[in-house]
Amino acid sequence: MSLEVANLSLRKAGKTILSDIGFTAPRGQVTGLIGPNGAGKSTLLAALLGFTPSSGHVRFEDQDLMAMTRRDRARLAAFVEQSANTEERLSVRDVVALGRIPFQSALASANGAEDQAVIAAALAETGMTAFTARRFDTLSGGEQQRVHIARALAQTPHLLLLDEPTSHLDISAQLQLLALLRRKAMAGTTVLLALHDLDLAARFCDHLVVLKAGTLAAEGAPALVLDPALLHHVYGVRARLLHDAFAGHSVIVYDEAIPEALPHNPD
Ligand SMILES: Nc1ncnc2c1ncn2[C@@H]1O[C@H](COP(=O)(O)OP(=O)(O)OP(=O)(O)O)[C@@H](O)[C@H]1O
Repeated sequence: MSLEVANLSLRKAGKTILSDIGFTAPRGQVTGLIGPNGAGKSTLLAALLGFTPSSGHVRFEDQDLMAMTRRDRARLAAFVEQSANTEERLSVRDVVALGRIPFQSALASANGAEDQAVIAAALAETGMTAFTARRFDTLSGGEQQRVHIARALAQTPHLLLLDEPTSHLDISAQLQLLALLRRKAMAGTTVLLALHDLDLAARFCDHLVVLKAGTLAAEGAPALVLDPALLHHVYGVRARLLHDAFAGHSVIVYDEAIPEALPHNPD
């Protein structure tokens, strides 16, 4: 089943942050959530899982996600936040093991054979096996980001939400992560991720949802959505999506910088 969002609106501090958002993230596909800074991407991801009160409907696998208990929802959906807080003194293995909590009884720890196998697989898939025994707070930003992704994978989610999961990753790690998410989608996981990099969005996403100032600006296949008029309307840039025959995929070409929009340096 797809993730179906309808009429989702949200206010914070007396201000409308999201207004009547509706879209579908198709099952087994990678859907990219794009839009400028402040468009509402992080707010929307948190609202989908009921972390922030909102009005509207969010359905997945025939269930109302916002009405589910936290534990039931965590058995179905995992969320990699932009900057997650994690107990500083935990080992990498223990952070990833947090992903098994929704599947445990009150007293059991994540030491069953299945838990062990799932945790080991999540560490391997994110390239973090060698860091298993390291303390989480000694890791670099990119390493910590990969551990958070491993923790989400350890939840074996049917729905995987990620908020800018590539923000701390080097280019190789970005490509590996997007390829991993594609494999997860092909295996049946519904993936929805907020992204700033439109090249990655064009190349790896099956479907795009575009937000502008808390409203839905467009939804559809990257080749249809990323057209010059939309890119200008949403981002205020002149850009085109070109097919690069050498690379074998599409790339965004920006026709001009916008110097007047850059900070002025008096020197
Ligand atoms: N508690 C709050 N009170 C008032 N405004 C808020 C609050 N939280 C978020 N906002 C505003 O809501 C808007 C959407 O924020 P959000 O973080 O969802 O955007 P985003 O698309 O994820 O941005 P970015 O790309 O910069 O991460 C922003 O204008 C932000 O300032």
